[in-house]
Amino acid sequence: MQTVRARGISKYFGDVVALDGVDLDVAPGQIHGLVGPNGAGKTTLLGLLLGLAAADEGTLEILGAPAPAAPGGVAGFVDGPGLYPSLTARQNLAALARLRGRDARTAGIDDVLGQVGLTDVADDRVRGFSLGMRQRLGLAAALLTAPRLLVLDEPSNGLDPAGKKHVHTVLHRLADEGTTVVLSSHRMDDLEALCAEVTILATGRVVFSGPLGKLAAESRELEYRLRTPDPDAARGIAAGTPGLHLCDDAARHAGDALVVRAPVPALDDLVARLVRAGIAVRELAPVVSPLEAAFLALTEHQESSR
Ligand SMILES: Nc1ncnc2c1ncn2[C@@H]1O[C@H](COP(=O)(O)OP(=O)(O)OP(=O)(O)O)[C@@H](O)[C@H]1O
Repeated sequence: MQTVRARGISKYFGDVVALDGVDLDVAPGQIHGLVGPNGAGKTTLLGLLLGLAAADEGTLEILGAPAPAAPGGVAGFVDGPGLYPSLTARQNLAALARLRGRDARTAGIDDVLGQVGLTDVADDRVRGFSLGMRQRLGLAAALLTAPRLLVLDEPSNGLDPAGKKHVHTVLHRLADEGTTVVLSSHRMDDLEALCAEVTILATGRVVFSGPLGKLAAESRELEYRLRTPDPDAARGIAAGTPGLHLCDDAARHAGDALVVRAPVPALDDLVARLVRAGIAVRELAPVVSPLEAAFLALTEHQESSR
């Protein structure tokens, strides 16, 4: 049984088609990323998983039953966690526990505060919290219910590198223990660090869904930045290398760098030619990561056909 199984989900806001026939499968214990340009429908889809709204068309099953899921099965937040600014972190969690009919003294508040690294500020008012601290408190609030499906909208938003690492560790541990996580992110490095599979949305449609490795393989020709001590000679050699395109507009190279677009064999050929000519290669790296390139290629196509 999949934790999430969506088939042909559509959601409209007046004339706006926020989701357009979306299929989604998320296996138990998987961390699944939703990615896409602004307005792609990520938050809308997460809201459906959380039961904040219902789809206009299609079927959505969560934890094996038609959405909305039974209380307690799913937790998380979209558009930032809802918190009381005048209460402390601990009081916020206690209020939430009481709202859910639980005894605040036994609800595991200290434990979840520790998990997200907020123990030291547990008795500070949320009003003074940074965005990253609020995000972590939102995660703590979701963890209080020990959900089987955790839904998070941009959980890394506002987190410093240490905070991000902390949250990543928490999410990996939860997944190892069997919790399914569906999260949105704009950051490919986050998705690479966290997710086994991603779904890319563009203008409400799924343009890719599957393992990250498969996504990287979808990008064919990448642009690479080449740094050498002799850029003029390197440019001449690049211009004479078959299958390689020199992206030589002034805006794209600076100092000793030039940008080329090539399949990997042509790139190998270029390096061999440079070495034969006695030109050192200081750096040869994709201008954007293979994942980002695949993402851009997939979503730009969708945007331009809008
Ligand atoms: N409550 C609403 N009323 C009207 N339109 C809405 C509403 N919620 C979302 N939309 C529209 O639906 C589309 C999808 O929005 P959504 O917020 O789901 O995208 P997103 O991928 O989360 O974007 P972002 O990356 O900017 O957060 C957008 O065109 C948005 O303007």
